[in-house]
Amino acid sequence: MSVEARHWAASAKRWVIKVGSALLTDDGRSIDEAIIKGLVAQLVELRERNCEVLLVSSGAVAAGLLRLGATERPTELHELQAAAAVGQSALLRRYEEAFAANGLMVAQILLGHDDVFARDRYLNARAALKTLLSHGVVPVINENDTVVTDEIRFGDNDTLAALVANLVDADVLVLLTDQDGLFDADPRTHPQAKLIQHARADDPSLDAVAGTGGALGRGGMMTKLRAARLAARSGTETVILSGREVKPLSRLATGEPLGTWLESGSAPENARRQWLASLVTFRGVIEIDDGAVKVLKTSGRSLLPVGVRSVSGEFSRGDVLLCRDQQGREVARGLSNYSAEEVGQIKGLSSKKIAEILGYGGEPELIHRDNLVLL
Ligand SMILES: Nc1ncnc2c1ncn2[C@@H]1O[C@H](COP(=O)(O)OP(=O)(O)O)[C@@H](O)[C@H]1O
Ligand SMILES: N[C@@H](CCC(=O)OP(=O)(O)O)C(=O)O
Repeated sequence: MSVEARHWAASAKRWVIKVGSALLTDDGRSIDEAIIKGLVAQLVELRERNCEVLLVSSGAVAAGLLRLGATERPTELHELQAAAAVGQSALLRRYEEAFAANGLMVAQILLGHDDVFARDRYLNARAALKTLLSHGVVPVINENDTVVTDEIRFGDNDTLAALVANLVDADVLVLLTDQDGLFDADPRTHPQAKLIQHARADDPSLDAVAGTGGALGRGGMMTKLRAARLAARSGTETVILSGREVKPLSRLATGEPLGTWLESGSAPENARRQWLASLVTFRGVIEIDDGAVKVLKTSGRSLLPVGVRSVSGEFSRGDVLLCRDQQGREVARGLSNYSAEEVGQIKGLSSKKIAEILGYGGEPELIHRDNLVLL
């Protein structure tokens, strides 16, 4: 096997797999049942290897247009949104049937901009996805096309898939498309173009080769490259693969050098910490006791309300908190699971008391260790 082998794929546990419209709808001709069945069979195989899988599937608009008998893609937003609504249910039914035939359950998740960028919703989306995975369910994700407005839409599912990879700290993001990977020029117009097997996602020379997409897909390779760069923030490796290959996911999972590997270049832990560290504006400050400082520093644990002595500032769930020790030294920073008012009520108390005091249960941690960076 060449030096380009994707050895890391054999130990990758959490996979986000994105499948594009061009592939799923056979370039707009029909929903390609064979592609769906083949894809599901490979996801089932990944599950049998004890991997967790999240599927980001495009194709709602294309499937809806087919169902509505449109001969060409309309330009009006509301026509596209109506098509997405019709197509999404058709698409999900296909997935539901194909996974059920293999004894697996799916969950439909339609995400919008705020679910990923507003930090309270970000925490909710993250917790819901992780809970679904813990139940062995396969989340099937798409953009909430029917209600998004132009200004806030992701627009292409490559970006959405990368943001999902960031949300769940995926090990690998696979972008399945109708080409073998990223070529040094668009192979549709340059038949002699050569496949780039391996590059760093942040390699600036790639900008010049990644072109736009086909008639149905939205983003082309430009958005796939951008997605790889976003995914790298959570240390996620990206592979662009042809969904028309024989069992591409199963082969990738054994380390075979297929497609284009866009290397993240950073360890997951570091990437996440860098991201957290970049959230410089904090909304609240909490003083934590010596015991809490010790567990944060020595055992990398989460911060529980019991270790909090005082709280100041106006903040909501998902905002960044600065944690100081009793001498006023900055110890850590992280995303709060509770608002300022709630922290005021639960500080110094055991997590078991949270539901009793607030009248509803939430996370036992004030700041989960995944959302915490030591200073
Ligand atoms: N350098 C390149 N290498 C490969 N494909 C490219 C390149 N530049 C542009 N493309 C185009 O990107 C298309 C795939 O993107 P897109 O149409 O958005 O598909 P998908 O629906 O899978 O996201 C290819 O069919 C190809 O025409
Ligand atoms: N949310 C849209 C996705 C559009 C899109 O990103 O398409 P693609 O470039 O094929 O992944 C749909 O389901 O039609």
